[in-house]
Amino acid sequence: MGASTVRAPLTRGVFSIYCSYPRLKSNPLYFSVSLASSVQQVRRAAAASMSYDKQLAAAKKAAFLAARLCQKVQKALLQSDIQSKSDKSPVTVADYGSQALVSFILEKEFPSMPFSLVAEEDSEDLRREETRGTLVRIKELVNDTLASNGMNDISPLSEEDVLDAIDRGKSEGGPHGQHWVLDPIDGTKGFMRGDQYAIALALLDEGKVVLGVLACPNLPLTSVTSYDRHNSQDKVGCLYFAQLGAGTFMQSIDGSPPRKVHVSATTNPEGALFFESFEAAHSSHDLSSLIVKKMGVKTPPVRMDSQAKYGALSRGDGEIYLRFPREGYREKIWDHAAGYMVVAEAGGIVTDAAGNPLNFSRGRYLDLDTGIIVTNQKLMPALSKAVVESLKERASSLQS
Ligand SMILES: Nc1ncnc2c1ncn2[C@@H]1O[C@H](COP(=O)(O)O)[C@@H](OP(=O)(O)O)[C@H]1O
Ligand SMILES: [Mg+2]
Ligand SMILES: [Mg+2]
Ligand SMILES: [Mg+2]
Repeated sequence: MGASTVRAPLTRGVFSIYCSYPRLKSNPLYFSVSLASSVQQVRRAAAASMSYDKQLAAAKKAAFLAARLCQKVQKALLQSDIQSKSDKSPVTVADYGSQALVSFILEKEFPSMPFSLVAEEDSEDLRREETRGTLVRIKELVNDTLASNGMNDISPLSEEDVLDAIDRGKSEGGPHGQHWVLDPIDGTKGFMRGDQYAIALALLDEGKVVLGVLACPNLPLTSVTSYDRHNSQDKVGCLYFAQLGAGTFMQSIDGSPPRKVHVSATTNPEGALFFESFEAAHSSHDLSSLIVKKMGVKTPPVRMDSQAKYGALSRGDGEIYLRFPREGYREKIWDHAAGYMVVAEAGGIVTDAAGNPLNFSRGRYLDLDTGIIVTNQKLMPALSKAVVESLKERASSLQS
């Protein structure tokens, strides 16, 4: 059986950001503070009872603007727009532009609050004389995006402003205080191919993810399984958002009213559909195949770039997402924080391969056991068992 891959045409359209989703009320939390309670416990409980409506509205605005910038670049991606980072991974003017824009907007929205951003890119390569042209292009992209989306009152950013905004993303995060977590383009390789990518933005409060926004400009609005790229009625461009205790919502990037989404309720693995990375170098396709075979999954994998996989799973397009990088690979928090929140608030479970919850409070890395597995409550026991057995089998075959 061959894997199916999700390719997507580019999207167009006028958008006005739709922030008036049904008011999300956090569960009132009653806690008694005994003298023995640690400060940390109290802070954590307070975080769970807080509303992050203002932060969510700002995050949606920032992710929307970044999505517009990325769409513009993807439509006319030039070879000169692509650079290679020191770890040989690709980065484009859109990755930098998106990070500058989100960082700039978030800091501007909360002028009186301490600003901390943990983000993927930094400006080191852009500060060299050879990349001056690239920096100018990024600055123009950022300023054009602001101006063409009703933000003409903002004075245009200079090159230094752009570099500074990018470098605001150098925070180490950690277990205390609030930190934004940003992947300005997750799935850069997909972005360059014209396939799936996501702008992924989350907020950590006392080490816990409390909100997540995922803009997926090429993700079909209906379902990845029913999408027909030749049918002009089938539109793409999804914006997911989730707040702790308030569920996950999805709207079109072009501004349709949000609807609440929920993970699939499927209990039978035979009919389950599973997602994995398009890039075999990012996740072992052989290991996923072994795992799902043990569970009795009959359908071929859907291979897709980026955290769009979390988005698709959160609305029930498929039931399982497996990620098994090569040994020694360290997962970064921005590759999962927003996606995790979107799935968790839609009723799904995200753990490492040993069944531990993901810990976003340790800094820029996740440092987890072996891999990441995602599914619904009902399928998790069977999936965990299949993962444990498959990892054992793989270890013994490597020894022999
Ligand atoms: N060898 C590797 N193993 C696992 N993940 C990797 C990897 N090399 C890069 N990645 C990460 O995989 C992400 C894309 O995930 P996916 O395969 O789901 O599309 C990349 O995000 P960026 O595109 O933001 O750099 C990058 O952080
Ligand atoms: Mg990258
Ligand atoms: Mg990424
Ligand atoms: Mg990225």
